[in-house]
Amino acid sequence: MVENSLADTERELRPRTAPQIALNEIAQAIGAQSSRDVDGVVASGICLNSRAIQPGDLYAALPGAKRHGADFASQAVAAGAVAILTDHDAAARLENEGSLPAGTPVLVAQDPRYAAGIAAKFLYGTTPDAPAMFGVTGTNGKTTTTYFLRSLLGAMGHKTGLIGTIEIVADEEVIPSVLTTPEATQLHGILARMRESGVTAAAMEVSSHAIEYRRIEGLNFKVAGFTNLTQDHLDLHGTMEDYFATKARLFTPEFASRGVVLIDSEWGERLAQVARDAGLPVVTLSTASAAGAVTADWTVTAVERSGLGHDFTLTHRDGETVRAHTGLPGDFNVANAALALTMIIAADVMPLEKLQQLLDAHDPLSANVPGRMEVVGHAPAAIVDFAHNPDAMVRALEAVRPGTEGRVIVVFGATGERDQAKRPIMGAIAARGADVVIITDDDPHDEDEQTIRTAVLEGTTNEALSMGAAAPEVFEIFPRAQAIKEAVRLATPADTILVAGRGHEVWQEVKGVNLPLDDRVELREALAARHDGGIDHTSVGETAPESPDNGTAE
Ligand SMILES: CC(=O)N[C@H]1[C@@H](OP(=O)(O)OP(=O)(O)OC[C@H]2O[C@@H](n3ccc(=O)[nH]c3=O)[C@H](O)[C@@H]2O)O[C@H](CO)[C@@H](O)[C@@H]1O[C@H](C)C(=O)N[C@@H](C)C(=O)N[C@H](CCC(=O)O)C(=O)O
Ligand SMILES: Nc1ncnc2c1ncn2[C@@H]1O[C@H](COP(=O)(O)OP(=O)(O)OP(=O)(O)O)[C@@H](O)[C@H]1O
Repeated sequence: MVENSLADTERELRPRTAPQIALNEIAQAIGAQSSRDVDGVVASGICLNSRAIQPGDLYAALPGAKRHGADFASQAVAAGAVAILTDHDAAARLENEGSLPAGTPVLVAQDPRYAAGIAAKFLYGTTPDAPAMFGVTGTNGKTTTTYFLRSLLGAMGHKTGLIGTIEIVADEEVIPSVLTTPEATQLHGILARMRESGVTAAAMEVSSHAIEYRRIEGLNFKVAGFTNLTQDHLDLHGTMEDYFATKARLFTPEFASRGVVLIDSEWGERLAQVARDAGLPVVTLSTASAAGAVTADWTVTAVERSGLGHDFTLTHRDGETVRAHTGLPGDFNVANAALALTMIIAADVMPLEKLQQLLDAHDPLSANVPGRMEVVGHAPAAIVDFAHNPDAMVRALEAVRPGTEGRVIVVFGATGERDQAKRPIMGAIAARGADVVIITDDDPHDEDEQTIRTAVLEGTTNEALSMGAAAPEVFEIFPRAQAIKEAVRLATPADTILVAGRGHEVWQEVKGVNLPLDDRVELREALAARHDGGIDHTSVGETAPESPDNGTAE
């Protein structure tokens, strides 16, 4: 079952017409040595997972954190791989073990992870401008900014592509997404598929995992954009310095032709400098809220609330201006919209006057972004957002406060296994930003749910203790669907419910099992039940959650 689905997924990330490339040409392109004569051997794809191999593939057997891909080389060959690409040690081991069918060619590269990306580039024929690539990195805002970019590119007349957390889109075709940034071998395949569909420009999220695991090898972005850097993924990077250094690798001429850096934070200022030092042309951007001593190339000015979103002006240091609007709630969406717009301006493909006409005519920066400040209901206002790290949590809570006459009720949890340090921090942020805090489960993965909730709860209760009368009410309620129901039950029409952390996600992973769970569906159903009259309007404080499973802590 799993084998099938992985192979099926892999097929969707390839061109419909497979290339036929001589293995010795690939070996030459990556500077690999071959264990035997490969004349006449042809590869039609490349894959780094034995379980996703398509017949005719070159299997890239990579050293991993848990296993070495060479352990699965014979499975890959059994599935149809025509050759193996790996490192010296693994190649020697395979030779000694004699586990491969006689005659299977093994290409040997010093760094097979790097070589796999370059081989994929060669095999699928990736070139820098077909499609023109706009890459976005940063802790938060990547998905939103890429949706804005795609919308802008579409308004400009491009056939567009999108690669990111929610989905991969090649013109009209939508392919489900597994990773935020797919593997290098898949990325080059996706770009080939986009070319088949006539896609001329694409927006792509670049996660820090992708940079660390060399998934962007062989790509060159027309423009790379940076949103921000705040605490997340320290399980992978160890320190913020390392996290920063990883992000900075995207902003070098190897991977980009130009960078647009939001310099609202010190990390942004540093990145602009580091990128320039690396020889990359950099355009800087700052939002009005953080206007300080630094003068950016473009500054966001005249920000005004407009419906749920904002109107704003982008002003160049030379005085040129562009007026824009985003319909998405939250100051941070002004930053995301301004970044997308500045990336288009930096690409230097359209006069500002023409761009202004497109902005006025199409409102491209109001594109719907699934699970990002997605408004699911009114009175009480009910919003689902993907905020799942400290900074995003602060921003999401700040975004809902101004429009809320009553109380802000937040429902959230923390993911299992990943960055554990952020749990109490997010708990404390919720205490400061909400009037009612409901702590529940996110994706526990293999970890004990209670342990995760306790860590979050500790942050909330400790913070609440120091807040005196301003302390929020705090509940621990699970499972998540029940927590959402309780939030709706507790809310008055003047309140806002923010369900944070899972956004567009439709599965909750509990100990290897994917349980169907969509916050938007749960919230809509709970609101519908309430509007049907099935709701108890008992005021907060007079009631405790009903489920016998649920604890309450204040
Ligand atoms: C932590 C992380 O990113 N790990 C990546 C890393 O895995 P690893 O080094 O542990 O690999 P391993 O399990 O030891 O296996 C070694 C090799 O054997 C291969 N293998 C393994 C088993 C098998 O049966 N057959 C087989 O061929 C694997 O494909 C791999 O190439 O290298 C693998 C490919 O070589 C990646 O697939 C894997 O990403 C996994 C799938 C993953 O879940 N990554 C997530 C955390 C991720 O990348 N997330 C970011 C977004 C993060 C965010 O913003 O929240 C993303 O871009 O999606
Ligand atoms: N520019 C921003 N600054 C801070 N927080 C933001 C910003 N943009 C969005 N957010 C918050 O972060 C959440 C995730 O936004 P988005 O999906 O656009 O970012 P992302 O970088 O793609 O996140 P991830 O990599 O975790 O998928 C949003 O739901 C919102 O709460």
